[in-house]
Amino acid sequence: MEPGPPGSSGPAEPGPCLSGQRGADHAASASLQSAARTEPGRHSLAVAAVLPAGGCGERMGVPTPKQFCPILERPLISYTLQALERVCWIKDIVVAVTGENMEVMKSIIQKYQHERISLVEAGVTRHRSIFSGLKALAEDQLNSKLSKPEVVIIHDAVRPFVEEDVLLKVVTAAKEHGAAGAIRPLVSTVISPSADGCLDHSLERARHRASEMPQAFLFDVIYEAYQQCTDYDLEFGTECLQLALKYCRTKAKLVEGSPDLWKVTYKRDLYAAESIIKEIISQEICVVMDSKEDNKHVGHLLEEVLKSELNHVKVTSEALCHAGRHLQQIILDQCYNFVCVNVMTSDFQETQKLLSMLEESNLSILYPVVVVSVHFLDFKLVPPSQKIENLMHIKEFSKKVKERNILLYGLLISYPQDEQKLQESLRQGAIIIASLVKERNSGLIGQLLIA
Ligand SMILES: Nc1ccn([C@@H]2O[C@H](COP(=O)(O)OP(=O)(O)OP(=O)(O)O)[C@@H](O)[C@H]2O)c(=O)n1
Ligand SMILES: O=C(CO)[C@H](O)[C@H](O)COP(=O)(O)O
Repeated sequence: MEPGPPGSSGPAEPGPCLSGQRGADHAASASLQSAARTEPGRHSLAVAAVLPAGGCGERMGVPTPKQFCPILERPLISYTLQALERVCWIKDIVVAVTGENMEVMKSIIQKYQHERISLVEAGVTRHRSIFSGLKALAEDQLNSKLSKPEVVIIHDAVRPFVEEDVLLKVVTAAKEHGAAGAIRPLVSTVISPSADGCLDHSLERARHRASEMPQAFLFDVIYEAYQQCTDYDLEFGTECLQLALKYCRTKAKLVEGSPDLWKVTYKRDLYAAESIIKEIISQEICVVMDSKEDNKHVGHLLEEVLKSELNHVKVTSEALCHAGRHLQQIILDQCYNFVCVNVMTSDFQETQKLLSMLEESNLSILYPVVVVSVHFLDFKLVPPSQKIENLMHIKEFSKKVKERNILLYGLLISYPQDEQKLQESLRQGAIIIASLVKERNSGLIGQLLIA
């Protein structure tokens, strides 16, 4: 089999992958993509995915089903869809939702511009929801734009951090073995209680694994298994791999998954997911300045201090000139944090230019973009009170851009003549910027902070 074209293993649109490319198996990716290509005369491996999303999230203990709970104001399921649809070799994604939530789901698809999604009605149990998705993919469905895939991935809608490499591994293994699923080492030991509530026996932890998602199957295997299984299986079963074993004698290949594959189940899992997402989108900060010498000088000083204060963050700088071509590239490359440098001025001309560029791009559709409008003022020459009226305009700007998911904050940094004092205020400013970027607190937008 020929390898895929160079660079073809990069993420497809839209948006960055939350899970990134950590540890991606590029060789396998190239070979699967080659198999998945649909050039005439070439064998193509058709892969689809079914996402059960019809649960009510009882264990979460909130009225909204957990798949629709917001993380940074975007429903959890949208993150999972994004992780799957960026994998270009998955042709169709079938999502099972309850009739009650069908319209909500349609509006999520529209708002976040998800593609290749089909909706089916969920069942009263997870297995029934999955079966409903499989039926939609089976060939015998009338009026369906879907076609039967060779391999189908099954993935819970509430596991947003699924990486391309694990999808690839389960699909490749399913093609060979008929079924495959991701596993993780057990965190706790599994024990069996007896009827009187006492310990009957405990399992040897090292010999057992937790079954996670994604799983993948030859479509004919899993569809046959679901068609044959009993009402009891559909009502109480929790393991698709077991159905393939029981009804098709297909022994699933088990694939080691990453810790991020865990299922959002309890309220605390939403907080954990939010922290992971915030960390991923805070990896890069771009310092933007105009081409005036003074601005460039101060901008670069701030860039250096940010670099030394934030070891793990990539800090770059860019000018707002040349029709912003370089800056546009940075936006296209999905940098979600900008610091706009203004020296001895309280107007927002430069910041507004940057905001217009961001508004024109689609960058903030999926994640909130942070913009810190930094104003360097010599507080001895110009007391901040003199500039405050002008600076207060940030409130209106921030309100307006918040509608586009851009979080605008103001920061006054003291700009003394004394070099040592300047370094200290730059350091203070960098700490505030780091915290704004990390926290993405929408309650603080339009505020003027002072370093
Ligand atoms: N009738 C159901 C029940 C569950 N699911 C989906 O199966 C996945 C995993 O199930 P689980 O974590 O158990 O979700 P819930 O059933 O919603 O949660 P809980 O058990 O706490 O009620 C979720 O994406 C969930 O929406 C489904 O499609 N149809
Ligand atoms: O991990 C899984 C598969 O092996 C499933 O996500 C899990 O078993 C689903 O069960 P439930 O909906 O009861 O949590």
